[in-house]
Amino acid sequence: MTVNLVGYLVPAALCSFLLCYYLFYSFRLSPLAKIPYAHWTSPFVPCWILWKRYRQKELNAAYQAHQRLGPIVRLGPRDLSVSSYENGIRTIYGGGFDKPTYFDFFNYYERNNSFCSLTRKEHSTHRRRVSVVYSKSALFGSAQLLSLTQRIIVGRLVPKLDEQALTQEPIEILTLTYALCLDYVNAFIFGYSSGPNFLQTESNTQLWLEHYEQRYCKESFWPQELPTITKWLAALGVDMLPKQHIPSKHYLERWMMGLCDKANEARSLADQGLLKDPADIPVVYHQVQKATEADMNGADTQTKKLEIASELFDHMCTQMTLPLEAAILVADLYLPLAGAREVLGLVLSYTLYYISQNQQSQYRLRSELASAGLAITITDSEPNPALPPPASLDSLPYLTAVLKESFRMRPNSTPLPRITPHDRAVSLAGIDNIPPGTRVNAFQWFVHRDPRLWDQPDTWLPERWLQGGKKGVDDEGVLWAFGSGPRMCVGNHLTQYSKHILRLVFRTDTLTPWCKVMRYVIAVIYSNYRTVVFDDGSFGKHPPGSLDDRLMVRFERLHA
Ligand code: HEM
Repeated sequence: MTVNLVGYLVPAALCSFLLCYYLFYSFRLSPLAKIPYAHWTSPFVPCWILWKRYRQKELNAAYQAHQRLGPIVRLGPRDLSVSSYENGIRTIYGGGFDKPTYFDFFNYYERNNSFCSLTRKEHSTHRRRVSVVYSKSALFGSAQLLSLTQRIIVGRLVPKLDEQALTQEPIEILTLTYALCLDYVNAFIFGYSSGPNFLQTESNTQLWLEHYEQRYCKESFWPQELPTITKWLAALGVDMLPKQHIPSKHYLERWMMGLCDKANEARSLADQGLLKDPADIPVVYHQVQKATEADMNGADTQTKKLEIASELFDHMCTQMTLPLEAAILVADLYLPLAGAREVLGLVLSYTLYYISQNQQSQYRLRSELASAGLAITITDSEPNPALPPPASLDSLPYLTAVLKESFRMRPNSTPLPRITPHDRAVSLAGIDNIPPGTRVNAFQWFVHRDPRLWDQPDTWLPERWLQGGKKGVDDEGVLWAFGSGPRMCVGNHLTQYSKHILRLVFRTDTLTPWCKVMRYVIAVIYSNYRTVVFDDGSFGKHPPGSLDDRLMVRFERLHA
């Protein structure tokens, strides 16, 4: 009997002691103990934040916690959220902290790429392979880029808008801009003729988007947040991802491999001097192929092929795959987001929508273009006018203000978690000694919608940029749309990790082809159309960018 009692009591006492010690450690002794916690359970179990993430409410939860508790909060035992830029975000992202396994989900063909490589060393290998094609001089001097911009915007987009204008029916512009941006980005990567043509084949766009939705489904929470448990469950025959996930993943991977094969043929033709149209040169494909061949000298052809395709999938898709818990504050409602969508198309769509809501803004854009001699008027007698050179549109202050304001409002906000360095403690948002291996995250929303920095933060007001942009709390710019540091969106200069990175982020709109395409799209549309929002009652009811989100706009032709 005594033996039995001891047999129970000793382990029970030991467990209680360990539990008490763990609680005491978590609340009092841990170097993270001084950080305010978002929920009373946060210091010792991650359940609260995992539940929020599972329900895609992390942004809401973290935002509210920051409102109550300040610029740094503890979401889980070793999981922090940071909202201040200067001594928080800049240190984390500018310092190139490594990524957690959360990003493994973004490998393709079981090969890593720039976005999903976790360590700084591996990332720089991938990134070196591509950065040269996205440099300022490469983009500005690119005959291929100008030619394909002309062909896609004037050759594909305008006829579609004209068709719509004739019927006077409104058009759903999210699907339109997804198609446009998929065509554009892929034409730059693979060459115009090797790229897709979603703009002229609407049913393909829908099918593609549905596969995309399945690939990046909300159940990706499991492999991203709980990879080990997910693997164990899979070993026991329980798959946490929906049935359609794998077929959709394969569909997209086959589709991407098809583009690579076509670009490879185009590259051979280019090598033989047989490719006449500069728009057909597969600029990015060619560079990545060359660099991968050089880096992976000893590897077999198939491995290299998959490595190249994974990197390019990443370019095509990182603009898409950032798992957007995007722009969720709609009329003070907090909505979950059902899936991950394409960020360039999303920003462009909402930009057009904002402009369409504001006739004064259209008038201003039109007069600015006309008085600078940059109106791109398309008429029956001049159906294919030459586009002005890329730099000319950058000089238009109101167009620039419209873009900045739209980037401020969207694409908030994707989780971009990082891990503090394994070899040292760091200081963040005024808290010293944050231990190695701590997960840290910031949302763009925190800096783009901070009411201390912006008047009417939830209102689209391009004019604010003509008056200096911010409230004047400090002289720091606060746009962080493309991230910062070595993992900043690939089109931005690696050298721009300076103290004033935020301001520089927005000088990058002159550098990236996607800001460029936005300028051209806006210039072409507002030189030729008046746009009016068509209210079908659905606006603001669905998470921005979800398959249910609909932005209806009517296009009216200004000239015959
Ligand atoms: C509105 C347009 C876009 C926005 C706002 C945007 C924003 C971002 C952000 C916030 C990141 C993550 C930075 C980080 O992890 O800290 C990123 C990474 C990336 N973006 Fe973009 N992006 C846009 C368009 C594109 C497009 C069109 C491409 C296609 C070439 C692209 C390619 C990439 C790549 C490859 C990365 C990963 C870079 C790396 O980890 O080294 N993005 N982008």
